[in-house]
Amino acid sequence: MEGHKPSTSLFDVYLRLRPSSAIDKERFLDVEHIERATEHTPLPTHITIHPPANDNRKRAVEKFAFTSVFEEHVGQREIFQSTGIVPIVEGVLGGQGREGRDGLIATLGVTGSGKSHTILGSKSQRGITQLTLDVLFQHTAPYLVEAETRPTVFQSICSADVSEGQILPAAAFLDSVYFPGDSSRMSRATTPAMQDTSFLSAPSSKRYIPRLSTMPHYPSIDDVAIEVDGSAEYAIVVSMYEVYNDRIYDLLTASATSKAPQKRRALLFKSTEHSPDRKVVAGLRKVICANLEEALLVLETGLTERRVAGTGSNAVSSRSHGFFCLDVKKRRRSSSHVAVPGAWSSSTLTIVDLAGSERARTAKTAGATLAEAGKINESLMYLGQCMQMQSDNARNSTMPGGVERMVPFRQCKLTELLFSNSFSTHNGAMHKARQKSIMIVTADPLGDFNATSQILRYSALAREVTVPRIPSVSATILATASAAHNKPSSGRDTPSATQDDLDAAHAELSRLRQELEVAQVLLEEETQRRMEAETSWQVAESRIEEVEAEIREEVFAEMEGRLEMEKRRWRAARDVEMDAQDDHLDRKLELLSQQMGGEVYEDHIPGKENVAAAEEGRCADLEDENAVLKEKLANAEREREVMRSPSKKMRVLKPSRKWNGSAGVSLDDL
Ligand SMILES: Nc1ncnc2c1ncn2[C@@H]1O[C@H](COP(=O)(O)OP(=O)(O)OP(=O)(O)O)[C@@H](O)[C@H]1O
Repeated sequence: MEGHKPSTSLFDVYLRLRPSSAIDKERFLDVEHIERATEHTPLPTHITIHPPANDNRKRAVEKFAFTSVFEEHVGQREIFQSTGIVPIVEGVLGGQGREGRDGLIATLGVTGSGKSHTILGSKSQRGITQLTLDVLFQHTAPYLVEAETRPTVFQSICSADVSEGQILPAAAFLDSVYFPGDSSRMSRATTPAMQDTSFLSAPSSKRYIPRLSTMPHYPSIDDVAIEVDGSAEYAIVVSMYEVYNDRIYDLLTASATSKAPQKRRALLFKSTEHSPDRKVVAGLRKVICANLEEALLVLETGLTERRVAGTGSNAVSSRSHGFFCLDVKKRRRSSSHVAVPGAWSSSTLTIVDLAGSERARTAKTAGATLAEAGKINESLMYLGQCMQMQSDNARNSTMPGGVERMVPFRQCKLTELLFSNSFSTHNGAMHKARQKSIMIVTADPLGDFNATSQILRYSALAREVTVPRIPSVSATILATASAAHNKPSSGRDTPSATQDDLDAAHAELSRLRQELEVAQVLLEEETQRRMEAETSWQVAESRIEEVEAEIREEVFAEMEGRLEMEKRRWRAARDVEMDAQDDHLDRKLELLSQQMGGEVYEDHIPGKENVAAAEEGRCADLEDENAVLKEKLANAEREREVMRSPSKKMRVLKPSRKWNGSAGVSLDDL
């Protein structure tokens, strides 16, 4: 089996075995112990897994290589010291006069295999995160800037940050979470962590600030030494986010501070104006921590926001991939030779606690938790493809003519976040080294064989497949051989020659048989891989459809918005136009009325008095006209009345005629 070459891989991959709680289960994983451990390889590097005894799929025995293997008895401190975390922390701090280098530490494994235990520890033991913070603050303490009490330093850190984030001092952050609305606390010079338990149990607090005294202090790493650039000054900035259902959410935002569930805003992983060559999670809330206590409180605060749920496999199962980021800001300090400090540079140490892969049947999940599991498994499948590709590439690079293939890390948020900075970038004269990454694979040797073997297959740096010894096969081979042996000889061969031929045939037959079985196993695996690829293709297609639908909706909504805006603009323009027309008309009418009613002289522009006089004249004319019209109307009325009544008609026709007859009666008397 070929040895692994950690330096050419994007990740160094370690395997950590957890002490199993299952006593009635069969162990399927064995560690190959090194007979003569040397200084360079003090730890085992290979393991073998064999299928369970009742396995009827005739699966192969598989052997895997890792950078190192840690057995069940290995504790947190040894993991911290032997997985290359110390050099990663030193890299992030940067050597004398040099910029730091990004680092990434992640855990991967089946649910319940000990990922969170490794990264975050337990009630009694600290995890890698706390140990890293401890070692970092212990060694940088003399070189940390006092950002909280020096506004210009604080401002310079904020303006040098490329992630469009919101930076705030730890005291302000903790106050906003645990004492919202209490303005008196904002003026405190000391931080909550520095105050005693009276602060921690303040009665006005709605959310209780975590008690530092209840946090574990074991194991101690006081004797671990790291190199720090003494010519520089540092600031340590903490941020936390989670990838939940393929979206990035800040774990230190305002939703953490309020009781009411707020709709969380997903953040983007993108290149920013000040970081064109590297993608960053934009818009995160970041907290400047002055000491270990502050950083631990921020960590605990972020963890309370993270999605966890009880499943059949783990009582406190992570339902999201959690990212804890430590930005180490560094600049040259001012001295007697150089009056002004240098510009801030920044490198990030990211510690990732991945959610575990799980089988729905084992985990007994349902509803939203089952949907989450689907998303978790999908992102882990993509991660598996990337891990496998990177170890294939590392192997190929050692062979003549070996081709390196592109690691498909843009398939989902998780792989983008883990792999994007694994390649060196150039920005003009600036060259940013690729991040140094380690992956700690966790496994339970008495756990789920299928799920564990799948993870080992894609995470291991090298793999070898052998066929298990199957009694029935050996029996068949032996039966065939003895049948041939009992056949009558042709007479040409001597008995010993026949025996040799038979032995050779026997050996060849068993070799061919083994080759065939290995080929069958590999074929089965290839088929499995093809099915996985097909599934991921289908997932990608449905994702494309989803994205397309989302884009359509967005475009439609934007079009509607614009249309509405255009309508409003058009209406406003029309109103203005109509007002202008009305004004114009009014002015015309005014002029007309002035011309009609007043004495307008060509050489005289009428003033106010002239207009009034003209108005009066016009009124008089109108009154005259009115009187004439009234007269006419009265006449017309009279005529109409006469036409209607014959007697009146008579009177109208002969108003002055009287009856002069003998009766002496006038018509008026009738
Ligand atoms: N090395 C170990 N030593 C002691 N206890 C361990 C170890 N590894 C895991 N455990 C215990 O096993 C339980 C499950 O572990 P943990 O929560 O770390 O699993 P996980 O892989 O993070 O699971 P999930 O993916 O569901 O979040 C915990 O109670 C943890 O304390």
